[in-house]
Amino acid sequence: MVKQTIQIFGRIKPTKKTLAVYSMDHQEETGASLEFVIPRDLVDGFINNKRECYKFRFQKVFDQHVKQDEIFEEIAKPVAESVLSGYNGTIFAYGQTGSGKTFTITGGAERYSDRGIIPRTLSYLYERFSQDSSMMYSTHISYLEIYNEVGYDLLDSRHEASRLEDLPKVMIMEDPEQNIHLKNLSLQQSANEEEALNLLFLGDTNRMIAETPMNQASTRSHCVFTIHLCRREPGSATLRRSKLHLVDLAGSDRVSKTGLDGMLLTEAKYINLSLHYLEQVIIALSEKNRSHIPYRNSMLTSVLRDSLGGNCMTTMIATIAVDKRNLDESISTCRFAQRVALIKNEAVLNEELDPALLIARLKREILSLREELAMVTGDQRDEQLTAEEIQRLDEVVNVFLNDPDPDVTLSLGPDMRKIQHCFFLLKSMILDKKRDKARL
Ligand SMILES: Nc1ncnc2c1ncn2[C@@H]1O[C@H](COP(=O)(O)OP(=O)(O)OP(=O)(O)O)[C@@H](O)[C@H]1O
Repeated sequence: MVKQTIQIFGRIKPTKKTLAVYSMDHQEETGASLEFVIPRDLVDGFINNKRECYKFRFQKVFDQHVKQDEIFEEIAKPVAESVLSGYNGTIFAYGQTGSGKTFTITGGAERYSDRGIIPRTLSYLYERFSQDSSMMYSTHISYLEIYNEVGYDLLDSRHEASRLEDLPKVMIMEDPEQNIHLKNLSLQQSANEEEALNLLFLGDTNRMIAETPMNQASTRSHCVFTIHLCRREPGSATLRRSKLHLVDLAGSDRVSKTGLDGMLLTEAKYINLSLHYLEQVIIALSEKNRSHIPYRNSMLTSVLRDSLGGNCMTTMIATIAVDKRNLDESISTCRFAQRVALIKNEAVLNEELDPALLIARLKREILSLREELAMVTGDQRDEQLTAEEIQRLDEVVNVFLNDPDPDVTLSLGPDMRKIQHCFFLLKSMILDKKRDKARL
């Protein structure tokens, strides 16, 4: 078991504005820090009585110039490595609308080098499979969208043809061991990188896109791309199953700021509500001695239950826009990250036995034990008792029952078939006697 607190990273979105309101520091012992300094004249038209300096700690903060390959190397690769070893992993991006969550998790469409964590992780995993001929790997993909508290399968083949509401809804089922199962969420096998990327593309095409005044192509839903991995040594009955959730959360903006109405306001309320429940879970987890964690309040927290305070190695990326107008949202994102950093997870190696291989192995074992037993007893006991053997046993049982000596024994040798036959005879005799008695 690996006990680990959730790792938190910050990523600053590039901005054209030159006014620097933040500074970064990195020290070996304490990790990185991100500081916002708000000069008094920054709050236009008002006297700024608020604090001027806000400092937050992260594992590492990536400044504006940092490219996608470095983000993958530093954040996603270690998680992918532990997933390869059989641990569950989650990487989730949290931040306000337009701060770069989708860019970080999925990537930008303009340049190949803008590929985000999902395509790079897929590429890395398939490369690792091909390098390791001592193991057999199989991969399945699922892609869940949570929109207004309802789950949809982004890989459902009917998605493009139907309206969102017409699609089967993904339901949460809980088994007696309180494990979560998602009904109606398809698991698609992907034999190679190309197939996996096609699934990602299909899912992204199906994502619910709506426009808000803040972002021309804002994603108003939570998306969970999951890579399900199964690893086995050829011939071994032991397999390791692990899951990697790559999560792009909806924008964390406060409703009042976004200036929305109608349907978009309903969406924003749902987003706020589910992020509020996420925060509630995170607060509960970071408090000592809290026994009840309110995972069941929302679909997002139910789906991410293992990732938050459970069997998972979890990493959060706080995406931060440092423009002047976004400062309060950035500070609230960093505050959220500080709470997340307190959560302790316990990741266990997900090892299990393949039932089909186990049965085959047990059958082989039974056969060899039978052969061993036959060698010891000198008897072959595979076949049924012969008619002669049965007749002989009937005689032996009769002699035994009719012998007046109370200490007489029935000697049958170590053959279970003969012992069972004698018990069967005795039982039918007793039943006959009972029936005769009842008739009298
Ligand atoms: N690090 C970055 N480098 C270059 N461009 C970026 C970066 N981060 C974000 N962008 C650009 O900023 C815009 C908004 O980013 P993105 O769509 O990823 O935001 P988001 O946080 O996912 O928003 P939403 O909450 O609406 O989903 C996009 O055009 C994206 O390409």
